[in-house]
Amino acid sequence: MSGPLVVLVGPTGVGRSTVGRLPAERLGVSYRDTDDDIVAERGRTIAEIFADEGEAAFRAIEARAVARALAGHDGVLALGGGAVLDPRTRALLSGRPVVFLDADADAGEAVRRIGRTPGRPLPAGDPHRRWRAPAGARRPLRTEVARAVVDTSGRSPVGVVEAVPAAPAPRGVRS
Ligand SMILES: Nc1ncnc2c1ncn2[C@@H]1O[C@H](COP(=O)(O)OP(=O)(O)OP(=O)(O)O)[C@@H](O)[C@H]1O
Ligand SMILES: O=C(O)C1=C[C@@H](O)[C@@H](O)[C@H](O)C1
Ligand SMILES: [Mg+2]
Repeated sequence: MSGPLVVLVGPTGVGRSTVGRLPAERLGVSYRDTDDDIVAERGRTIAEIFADEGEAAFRAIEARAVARALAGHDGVLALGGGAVLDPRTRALLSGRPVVFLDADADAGEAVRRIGRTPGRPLPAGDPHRRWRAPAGARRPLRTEVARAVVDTSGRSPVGVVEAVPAAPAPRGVRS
């Protein structure tokens, strides 16, 4: 199957953009992020789309953006944090080299990371409600689509890249 060399999924703030750009540079392929595609396509920020059209509309836009990127990109692809919520997206990810970047369950590290980069529509406010709950609820969906799971806690971005298997292992194998 042609398509992205690696597809990164994970909760917001886990480091998909930071981590994804490193192998893209090293392998000389391009990095693509469906959140960026959506912003470019709509000419508005994700926060504006959420505020003006609502989450359901955003998810429909996102599902189309993911399908286009899977069909048209052969480098490193990062998906938005909620992309796995869509069952059509999960079906499209079947057979793809999906890597789930996970973070500590107590949300501490990822929430600290998010705090360093403001401007995200999710999560804002209480870290438990806005990060930990969706991260926990979405974990089974991410595990379902992933061929490899890498725990980013306590790892530098380079350390995370090094923990990603060269050819992502069969489903369920953890680093
Ligand atoms: N392994 C890491 N260790 C420490 N800090 C990290 C790590 N990975 C990323 N960061 C930092 O955490 C913040 C969030 O990273 P990044 O923007 O890559 O996350 P993301 O998953 O792409 O989030 P978003 O939901 O906004 O797309 C950034 O400030 C980044 O520099
Ligand atoms: O976790 C989420 O639901 C989101 C994560 C981001 O990547 C964006 O796609 C958007 O802010 C929604
Ligand atoms: Mg990102």
